[in-house]
Formats: sequence, structure tokens, C-alpha cells
Amino acid sequence: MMRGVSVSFGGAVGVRRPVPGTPGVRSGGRYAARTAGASATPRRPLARASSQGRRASWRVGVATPNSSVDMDVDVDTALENELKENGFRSTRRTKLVCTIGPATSGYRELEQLAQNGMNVARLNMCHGSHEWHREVIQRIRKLNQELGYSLAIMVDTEGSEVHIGDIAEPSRVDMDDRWTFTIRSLDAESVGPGPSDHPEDGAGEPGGQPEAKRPRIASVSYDGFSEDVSVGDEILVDGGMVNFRVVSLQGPDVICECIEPGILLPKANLTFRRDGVPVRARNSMLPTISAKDWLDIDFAIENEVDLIAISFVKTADTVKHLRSYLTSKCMPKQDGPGAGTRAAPGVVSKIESSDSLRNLDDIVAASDAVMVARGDLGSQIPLEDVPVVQQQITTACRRLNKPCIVASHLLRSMLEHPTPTRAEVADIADVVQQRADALMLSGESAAGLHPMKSLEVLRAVAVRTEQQQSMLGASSGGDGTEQEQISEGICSSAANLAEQLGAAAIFVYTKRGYMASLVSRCRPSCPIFAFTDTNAVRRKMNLLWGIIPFGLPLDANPEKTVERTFKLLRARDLIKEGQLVVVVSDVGPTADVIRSIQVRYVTKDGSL
Ligand SMILES: Nc1ncnc2c1ncn2[C@@H]1O[C@H](COP(=O)(O)OP(=O)(O)OP(=O)(O)O)[C@@H](O)[C@H]1O
Ligand SMILES: CC(=O)C(=O)O
Ligand SMILES: [K+]
Ligand SMILES: [Mg+2]
Repeated sequence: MMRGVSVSFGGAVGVRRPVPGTPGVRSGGRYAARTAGASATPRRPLARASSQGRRASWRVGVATPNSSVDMDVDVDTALENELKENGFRSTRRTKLVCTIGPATSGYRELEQLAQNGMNVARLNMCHGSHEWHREVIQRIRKLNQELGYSLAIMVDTEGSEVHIGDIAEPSRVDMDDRWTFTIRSLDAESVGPGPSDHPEDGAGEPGGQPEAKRPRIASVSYDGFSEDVSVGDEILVDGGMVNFRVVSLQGPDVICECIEPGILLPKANLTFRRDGVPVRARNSMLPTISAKDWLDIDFAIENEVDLIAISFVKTADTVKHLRSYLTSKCMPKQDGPGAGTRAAPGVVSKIESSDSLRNLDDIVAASDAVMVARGDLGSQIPLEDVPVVQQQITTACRRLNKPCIVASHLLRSMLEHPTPTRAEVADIADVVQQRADALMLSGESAAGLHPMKSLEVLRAVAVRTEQQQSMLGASSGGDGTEQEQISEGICSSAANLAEQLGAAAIFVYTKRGYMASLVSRCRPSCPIFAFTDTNAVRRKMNLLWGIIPFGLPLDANPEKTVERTFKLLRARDLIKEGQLVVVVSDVGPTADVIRSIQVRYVTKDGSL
């Protein structure tokens, strides 16, 4: 049944006489023009615009008979600048997620990350207090409000993983160094050279071991740890950042010797192997969402973050359970003109264990987004399987239309060094070629020596790689309701058409971000301008490949909205006269939505 679907090619070709009083132009943040009133010149710059992307706003009166609608359109400051500076074809499509830690938690540093292309800020609840995270969230909100950014915030839960305590500082571990991992709680978690905590080691006494052999000690978060491991097991710290061999078990203490040197970080996680094979510890039977995680989830809800990432997801049931909790906790929000939209955070499932791989499709289908968490994944499955599994996950996400973040070790060497290895650059290029939606920095941006440089490298490699690519075929589709299939068909046709015509951009109007995601999934080679009327949807689209999210009130009459969009973007110089734009719209009078594809040339003043 095709009622209510119209594919029209009513391009407003050529140049029509400009409407008297072309709306003014400004840079960054919000553009506002009022259609009632007579003044045609910008009359109220609310803030100074600068090339760094300072937020500014102009309010403009445009004389149009029979109308008194407030016209405005919001776009992220950094994206607007990228678009203007790089042009449509070279603007980055792959989104960037940065973990915020001590190296980047200040306002100035956050602003610099935003300027350099961060789309989503990740807060890892393994570290820091709620107070610390709350302050970071407030700073990001301030950036969004005052400087016109539209950064999304993702809270990442700790999960029931085994990790060491909060040691005072990163610690170098050399070959043969002895460490004790204990399930005893330690008062001051002592790290580094010091007297032995264990009587039998004899260190700290005259005639004890030499300094380098003194045992060091760290607590372990999981009580079953000392029973799960055996002498001879290999302990991997953070998936291989440092490796130990278990030399003896003494009640609550596991005595280990370093067999591969490296750096031990606070809260580093522990996995173990027996005869070269990863061992499923009993902690894998613990609930995926721990008691602490629930407190962190409440914190995330309270602070209205956009996304919650769940560590070590094993089944879709966990995701569904969390979603019902979020829905019950989140009241309908008054967020812009789209009143009644629920501001419940999206659920990001982190794929980082062999259990999750068995249920991959179900987990992906139940989630709002997925993360390939290669750090832990690499210590839970054979390392050589990681690239294959990454490809499987990105493919499943495309098929099921869920955004996919590829995370961890992308620029690991930049924790210390100012330039990446060639292999790291090749890895980033590989992820971009797989058309993952987003790349994520962890320690590089949170605690490394070169957080800004890391983001610059990430962005530069992403953009360079994208330039070499052309459009990939649209999804296979075929599943879903008839209505969903119609939407998919419209969006993939629009993407194909844009490709054939070499269109400058695709415009898509989207209430929930769904239509935008369908266009994004086709990976067209022109940018996708997605217009929505709620800020929460706008921020969530920060994760979608190729999408440039705009905030714009959506008129009940879709044609009016389309016309207004062209005028506003033209006035802002974001589209140029003569450019060809493919428009996908399914925002209509509620009962009988008319979905259409239109091809339009941009006129001098944007009028149709
Ligand atoms: N909020 C923070 N406070 C202090 N240090 C942090 C914070 N966030 C991250 N870090 C540092 O950055 C390092 C790497 O980041 P992160 O913990 O996010 O690693 P990961 O492997 O991505 O996470 P996960 O624990 O979810 O597997 C951490 O070991 C820690 O030293
Ligand atoms: C990001 C994360 O949790 C990991 O790579 O393990
Ligand atoms: K985490
Ligand atoms: Mg992890």
C-alpha cells in the first residue's frame, strides 16, 4: 500500500526574485530571523563571531506578508566552521568520541577538544567521583550554551570487570618485578618501591631483596580473584599493557612476576590465561550491571546525559531491562518546540567479551548504538580474532542500522609520544574504510601527554581516508514493517539520486533521528543536513556518520519548513546559489504523513 508516499521532482530551478529583506548572516550557533517586521539588516549581534567559532546570533526582521513565525536554525559551531572551511566534499563524516580525564577536564581543554572536532565526550565511571564528573558535565553544558556547540555526553559504566585499585600514579613495571594482587582492602593502596607487605618476601628488612625485586601491592576489585587463578596462569593487565605470571598463592594474595614489562595504570583491568587460552573467570557470572553501575546510571539520568554505555553486555535482555528502567525514570521533557519528547538517554552496548559475540545480532538490535571495545575484547578473545570480529560488528550494525563506535588503542603510542606509529595510522584508516560511525580515544585524550595532538591526528587521518572513498551500496533492507521499508526505500533512493546527480547535500527532516539514520546508513558521498526540532535528538545524531545536525522548528506544513530552511541556510552562506540539493521529508500533518524526495537548486536568496 503506497498511499501517502509521493516521490516528486519539483525542483525550483533557476533564480527567482529575492524576497525583500534577505535574512542576515552570522557565524556559529544560532541564526534567528523573524518574518514579521520590516527591518532587513542585522540589528542585534548577541555576541561577537570569531573564526574560532565563538557563538554569535543575529536577529533579523524579514518582511513577509501573512507570517509572524520566528525563524531560526541551530548548528554546531565546529561543524559549521568545518563545512565553510573545507567545503561540502571534504567535511569529515566519521564522528569523534573523546574520553575526558585529568588531561582534558578543564573548561579551556574541553573547548579546545570541541574546536578540534570532538562530537561526543565520554565519561568513564571507572574513574573519578560523581562530583568530578558533574563538574565536567557542567562545563560541557556551558560550552554548548555559550559557544554554540552541540556536544553529546556519554557516561560509560564500570561493569563487573576485575580491576586493580586506584593506585597513586602510573607505575613502570620491569621484567621480573614482583607484584602482589590482593583481595584484602588496603588502607593506602601502596605502589612503587617500599617495604614488603608480605612477611615471606623479606623485603624491607636488612638483607632482603634488592630494591628492584621488592614486591609491590595493589588491591583487586573482585573477591573471587584469588580462588579463580592458579600458579602458572598469565595475568594480562589492560589486555596486555603489562603481563605477569602467577608464582604463588597465599590466601588472599596472588604473587606475580612480570614477564612482559610496561606501565601499570590506576584501575587497570585484569584478565588471565591458562596455557595461552583466556579463562572465563567466575566474575563473568556476576550481573552485567553491578550495584555501583545502577548508582552511576541514576547519576547519568539525573544529569541528563545523552548516552549510557554498558560495559561487558552479554545478552539483549540486559539492554531491554535497562531501557525499561530509563523509560520509567525519564519524564517527558519540554526540550524545545518538540514538547513531549522523552529525553531518556540512548543505550550503547559495549561488545567486549566472547559472551556478547554469541548474541551479537540480538544485542545490536536492542541497542541505540554499539561500541567495539577492543581493549577488553582483545584480552577476552584471541588477539588475531579482533580485526575479524570488528568487521563483523560494524557490518551487523550497518545491517541493523545502529551507529557503531570503534574504540581503544587507536593512538596508544601517543600516550607518551607526540607522533603515532605508522600501524596506528593504518588502523584508523581501516576503521574509516569500514565506515564505522565513530572513532573513540580513551587514555590518549583522558590521561596522555598529547591529548590535543591525538585528536588532530585522528581527525586528519579520518578526513584523508574519507576523501579516497565513494559511496557504498545502501542496506539490503527487506526486514521490518511496510512503513519502515517505505522509509528505507525513500532514503536509499535519495542517497542514490544524490550520488547520480553529484548533489551538494541531502537535506533530511527527522523527528526522532530515524530518517536521518537511514540516509546515513547509505554512506552517500555528500554531507547530510539533518533538521530536527529537539535538542536531545540533535545531540544524539552526533554519533551518526555524515550527519550535520541542525536544530529547527518544524512547521506542520512540510513545504513551509523546507522553504524556510533554504532561506536560512542561504542567508548563512551554508549553501550556495546554483547548488543541487536532494530533500527527503517525512514530516507532515500527523495523520497522513507525506514522504517525498525533491530535487532543488539553491536560488540566490534560498526562496523556492
Ligand atoms: N575520569 C578519569 N579520571 C582519571 N583518569 C582517567 C579518567 N578517565 C580515564 N582516565 C585514564 O585514562 C586511562 C584510559 O582510559 P579508560 O579508562 O577510559 O580506558 P578504557 O580501556 O577505554 O576503559 P574501560 O575501563 O571501560 O575498558 C585510564 O587508565 C585512566 O588512567
Ligand atoms: C572502551 C573499553 O571499554 C575497552 O576497550 O575495553
Ligand atoms: K568503563
Ligand atoms: Mg572495557
